[in-house]
Amino acid sequence: MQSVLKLFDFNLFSALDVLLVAFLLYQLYNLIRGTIAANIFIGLALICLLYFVVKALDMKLLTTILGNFMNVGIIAVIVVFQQEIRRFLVLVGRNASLQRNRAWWRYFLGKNEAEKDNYKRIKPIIDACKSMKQTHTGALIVFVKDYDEQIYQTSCEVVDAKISKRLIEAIFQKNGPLHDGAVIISGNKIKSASCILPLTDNSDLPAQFGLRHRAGIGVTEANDATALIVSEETGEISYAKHGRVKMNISFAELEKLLNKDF
Ligand SMILES: Nc1ncnc2c1ncn2[C@@H]1O[C@H](COP(=O)(O)OP(=O)(O)OP(=O)(O)O)[C@@H](O)[C@H]1O
Repeated sequence: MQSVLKLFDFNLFSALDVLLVAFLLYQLYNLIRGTIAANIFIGLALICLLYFVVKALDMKLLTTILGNFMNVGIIAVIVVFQQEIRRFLVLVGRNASLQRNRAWWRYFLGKNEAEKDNYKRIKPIIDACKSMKQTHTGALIVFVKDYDEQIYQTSCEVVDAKISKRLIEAIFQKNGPLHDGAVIISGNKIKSASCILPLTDNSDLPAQFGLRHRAGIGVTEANDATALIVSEETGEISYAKHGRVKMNISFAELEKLLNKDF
């Protein structure tokens, strides 16, 4: 009974504490929404909630069982969510870095200057997509802010070249030796080509999505990356981020998305 009363021993800092925890949980949920990890997260959250309820109600047996589970739970959480934790830490680190934070550049340079600068990088990619859409050339382009050689170089051909429309078209040309797999772009460079990416195991995707789309979605689930997919079958352009995909997007929309994410 005493612990029930303690629950109501509430002050301003307790409210702030609850609000901050809710905010953190919301951010975490946003990071993993639409991925398999979301279901695990909901399951763990329910077990935590149950633990606090049975503890407050002084139900000893259940408290002990769930308490033991919670003691090893933190290790389980680190193992299960290692990709998400990694992504979260990269996100925090990147946002703390003034040099890489475009919002700061926009503040100092003015929004228009920064956007004009970014448009120079994006234009060749959009132009290449326009022509690949017309010729029904399948393509998968992944954008990463922090290129992690350990992840991408093992299965890829290193390119390390300036972004250009003709180079992108040449890579994805059907008979070319590098057309299979994904191109990785980071900063101002095409870093690598012909990369084998992890496939998503999301079972709610449209039936027409084959390996190219599944690889494009998969890479955004496991890494801080976005992916652009040109369908060989239909010429349609899709865009994946955080494991979710927008289908059949227009070039104006693609420009907006790349401007925001790349
Ligand atoms: N794990 C992978 N990582 C990167 N690319 C892959 C991977 N698996 C397959 N691909 C690419 O996808 C191509 C096969 O695409 P598939 O036809 O299965 O995809 P799709 O999603 O139906 O796309 P499309 O509409 O272009 O046919 C392969 O030729 C290869 O280039």
